[in-house]
Amino acid sequence: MAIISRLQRSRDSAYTMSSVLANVCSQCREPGGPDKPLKACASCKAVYYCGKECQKKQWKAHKPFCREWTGTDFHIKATEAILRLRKAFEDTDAVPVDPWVRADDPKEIILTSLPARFWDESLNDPDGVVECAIPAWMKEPICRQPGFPHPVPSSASPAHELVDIPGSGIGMRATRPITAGDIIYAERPLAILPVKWISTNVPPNGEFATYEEWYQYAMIEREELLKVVLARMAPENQAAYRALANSHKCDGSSPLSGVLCTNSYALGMDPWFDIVPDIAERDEYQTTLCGVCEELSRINHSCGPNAKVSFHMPSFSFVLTAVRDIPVGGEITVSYCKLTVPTSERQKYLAPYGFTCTCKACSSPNISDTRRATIAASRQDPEDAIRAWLSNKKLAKDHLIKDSLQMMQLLEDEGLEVNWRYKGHAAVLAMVCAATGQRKNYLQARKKVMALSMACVPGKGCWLMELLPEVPEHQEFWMKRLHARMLL
Ligand SMILES: C[S@@+](CC[C@H](N)C(=O)[O-])C[C@H]1O[C@@H](n2cnc3c(N)ncnc32)[C@H](O)[C@@H]1O
Repeated sequence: MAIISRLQRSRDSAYTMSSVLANVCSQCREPGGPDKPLKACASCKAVYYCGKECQKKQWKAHKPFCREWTGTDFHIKATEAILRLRKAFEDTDAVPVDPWVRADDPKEIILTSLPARFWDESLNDPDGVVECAIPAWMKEPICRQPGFPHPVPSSASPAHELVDIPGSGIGMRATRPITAGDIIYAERPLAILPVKWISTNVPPNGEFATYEEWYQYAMIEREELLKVVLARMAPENQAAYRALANSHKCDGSSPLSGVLCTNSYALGMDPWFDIVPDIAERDEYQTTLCGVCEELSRINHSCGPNAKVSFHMPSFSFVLTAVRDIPVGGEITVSYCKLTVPTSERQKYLAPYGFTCTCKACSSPNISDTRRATIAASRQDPEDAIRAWLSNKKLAKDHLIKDSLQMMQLLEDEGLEVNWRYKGHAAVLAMVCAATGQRKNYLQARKKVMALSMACVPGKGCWLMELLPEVPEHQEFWMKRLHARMLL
């Protein structure tokens, strides 16, 4: 795989909150929120609109659907798919407690507890059990990992607390100085589910159904699915799920879906590569998953986040890692949205979360937008850049160093150490040090790449580490441009 596409893949996971689809106006598709609550169709109560105008526009398409459903208990109607899952739950009397649905179709969603849950609770994994609604095929590669489940990684010493943060509800704060690359906290999620629920059933008005009606139908199914997933949880975990924030109270989302939309983290692709190396090419990989956590879901957003949440497959847990140093008492933040787009676009993405971001970047959009546009326009493949520099003696000796240091400074000014470009430039510096035989500087730059790459793939580091062996002499470009010595 080309390096740039690997870098971009890492970039995709730079924002960690999952964009689980929230409810939108059936006509204009704009999401609702506290300032603009959506209202259900008074007759069928199955679709939502932001106002009378949108409702009028859609009436012709909606009419047959509306007639069919008026007077029926639309919201609690369980569809076939959910009934199957519910039955599997009721039939359970096996030990361990795992209503394994023998799915004919590997893509079929099954309910399962990972690691396995036992009737005798004392046998359960001490780090907790995750209630999962996942495609059938995924269970085997997860459970076949050697030594599964590994213990949940832990911080060197307790590093966080949950506290009230004025203006943003509960949030997380550092209780000791934290260094970039440190694990702050890790946790098995309460539940893991598909980001999108694709309805397996046809809405009652079949071929006449609009996209929005299909969508609403799928949302109702998802709520039913969540009810079953919650019913399988230990009572304290159910209570923890229900206690989480819900920013989707006014948009027609059902309560459990609202909590999912507000609090879930995407698992992303990276954790799968070790256990299913060809996952990107596999037809079954159609379902992206997200998880909701008791503590990690309490972390607030910043457009210059100081931490990142990633999924660690061997322990089946989400791991929170610092991407820059955090002082005692500093709020720990992650990003809920793409960060290199302009402020107005970020605010639009954040609107369904029910707040207006007031971080440093959002407070001075003129300065920040220009810098972020420069960052977004830059693309650098570290290995290609080094090769070009090594093969072209006309390029100044400090050509790459200047460029990378400048870009890293820009990223630091914007609080974007979490961006894939930052570790890419740190890797360029490390490779220049190797090429010029600077052992100590190589190890220092490598340490920086390692810290950031651990935030992407906890415990192991991302693919960039393959370019930077621990022993400087083993680096591919070691001593290849000796006369550029001592530039750093
Ligand atoms: C995932 S929850 C975070 C925990 C939440 N603060 C709580 O009390 O449980 C997301 C919600 O937190 C609040 N929030 C997150 N980041 C915020 C920020 N930067 N400013 C204001 N509110 C924020 C919003 O209400 C949002 O819907």
